[in-house]
Amino acid sequence: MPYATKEMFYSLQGEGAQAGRAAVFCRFTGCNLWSGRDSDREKAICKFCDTDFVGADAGSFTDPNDLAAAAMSLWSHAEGGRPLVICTGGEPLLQLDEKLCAAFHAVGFEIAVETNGTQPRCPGIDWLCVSPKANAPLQVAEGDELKLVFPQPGVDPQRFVGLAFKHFFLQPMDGDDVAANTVAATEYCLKHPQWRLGLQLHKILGLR
Ligand SMILES: C[S@@+](CC[C@H](N)C(=O)[O-])C[C@H]1O[C@@H](n2cnc3c(N)ncnc32)[C@H](O)[C@@H]1O
Ligand SMILES: Nc1nc2[nH]cc(C(=O)O)c2c(=O)[nH]1
Ligand code: SF4
Ligand SMILES: [Mg+2]
Repeated sequence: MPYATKEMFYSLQGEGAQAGRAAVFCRFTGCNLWSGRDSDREKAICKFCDTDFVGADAGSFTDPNDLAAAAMSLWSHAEGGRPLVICTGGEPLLQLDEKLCAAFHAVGFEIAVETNGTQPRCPGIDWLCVSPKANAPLQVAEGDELKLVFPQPGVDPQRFVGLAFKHFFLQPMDGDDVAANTVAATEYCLKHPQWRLGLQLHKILGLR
């Protein structure tokens, strides 16, 4: 199966512990928790997604080296620093595999992944961000950061605090209630200092 990509772009990581760092984003098509169609949103397992991941608009790649080269071409104007590719989606772990990780490494990338935690990780990932979803079994219980969209009905953040992550972030759920959700996440972090508030910097700054 070729790797299907929705978009690739150069921006600043807007979320989590690496917020503010320049990176190439590689957004894979497709997700196991929502079809991506608005008409299916209410019956989806994950109902609050802020992303269009439908369609291989940035290409389908049979050879992982071609995908890695396309991603690196977006970094090529940058001077210094360590090249970072952030694999997201959709759900990147439906497609990212050891071969593609090897190809990213071969062109010089450090590899970060944003995942919903329902799929096993493949070897080669350098930074793993897991964002658990209500009603989806969490298969990946360790990583670099756990980033919980908050609030999610039926999800108590304390469920996750014993897991083996270096950072724990609450990210206010974007949408109609983002202002109230930001207040709620702020109050939660003030009461539970193990959690840090993470705002989506790219949305605040108008970046991609
Ligand atoms: C679009 S998802 C793609 C990666 C993966 N499927 C996942 O859910 O982690 C990227 C990040 O955006 C977060 N996210 C999605 N919709 C959001 C929303 N409405 N408000 C805040 N964060 C959101 C996800 O939880 C995840 O951390
Ligand atoms: N700038 C920027 N930072 C991001 N961090 C995670 C993103 C995602 O959609 O996974 C994202 C995104 O879409 N844009
Ligand atoms: S799991 Fe991630 S990509 Fe899939 S619908 Fe939820 S937020 Fe969107
Ligand atoms: Mg996004």
